[in-house]
Amino acid sequence: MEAGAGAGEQLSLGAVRDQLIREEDSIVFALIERAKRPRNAPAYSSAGAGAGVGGSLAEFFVREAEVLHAKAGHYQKPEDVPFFSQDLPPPLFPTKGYPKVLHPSASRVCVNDAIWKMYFDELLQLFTVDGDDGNYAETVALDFACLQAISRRIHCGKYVAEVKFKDSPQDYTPPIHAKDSNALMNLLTFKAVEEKVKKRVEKKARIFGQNVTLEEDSVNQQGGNACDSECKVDPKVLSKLYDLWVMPLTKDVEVEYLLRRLD
Ligand SMILES: O=C(O)C(=O)C[C@]1(C(=O)O)C=C[C@@H](O)C=C1
Repeated sequence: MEAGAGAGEQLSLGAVRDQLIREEDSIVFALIERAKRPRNAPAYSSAGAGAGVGGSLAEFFVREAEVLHAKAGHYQKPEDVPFFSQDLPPPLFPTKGYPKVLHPSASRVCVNDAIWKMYFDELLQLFTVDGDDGNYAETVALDFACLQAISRRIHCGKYVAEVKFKDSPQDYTPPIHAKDSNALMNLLTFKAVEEKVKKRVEKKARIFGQNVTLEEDSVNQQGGNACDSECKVDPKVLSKLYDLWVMPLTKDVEVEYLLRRLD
């Protein structure tokens, strides 16, 4: 969480939501970047893996990239969660500590397996065109950026849950003691907020993904909407991503965090 949102003692729902809004930009841009390349299916198959490499190029790349990131000091914050956490090395450079505003069990909350499955089994097919241009290394680097951005946003749910608990401990304590996940899910759900989030990410995809030209009569740069078929990523894919996966998984993170909040 950035300074000002989660850094101070007064973590507020408004500040955490502002951070979630900022994370949307990272997700939209990461998808736009990945959409430059076609699907490139061989990057996801273990069939062509070199000697000593068990999985696909995508898995190899993420594992190796996370080792480098960990050495550089990444994964110290509760929202930065690696996909392959086993045996990650410690940072080789000094890292600046972050304010401990969450319950210590926050570090055990992780939904990256579900994010991994969703990304490769469902999402990729929705925003990349069928094809193979051979740029596999670049492709998996772009996948890694998408995965990181999505994971970070979803694990910010730990802060959302902490604020909600602090704001109304009297509402959250009974279902936490009763381990009632459904009651917690109902308490933390705001349908009206979810509708706005979906509309906003769709609009961001429409604005960030349009082609910018210098032609005077360009409708798009005068505030009009780019035609969705001309956008680099179909804006509807963004609202679907949030509706079906990002917000539900954020809420799963919130519930998992709350269930441990009084341990
Ligand atoms: O803003 C909140 O209150 C959240 O919990 C975050 C979020 C989301 O993922 O965007 C999730 C659940 C709510 O129903 C609304 C939005």
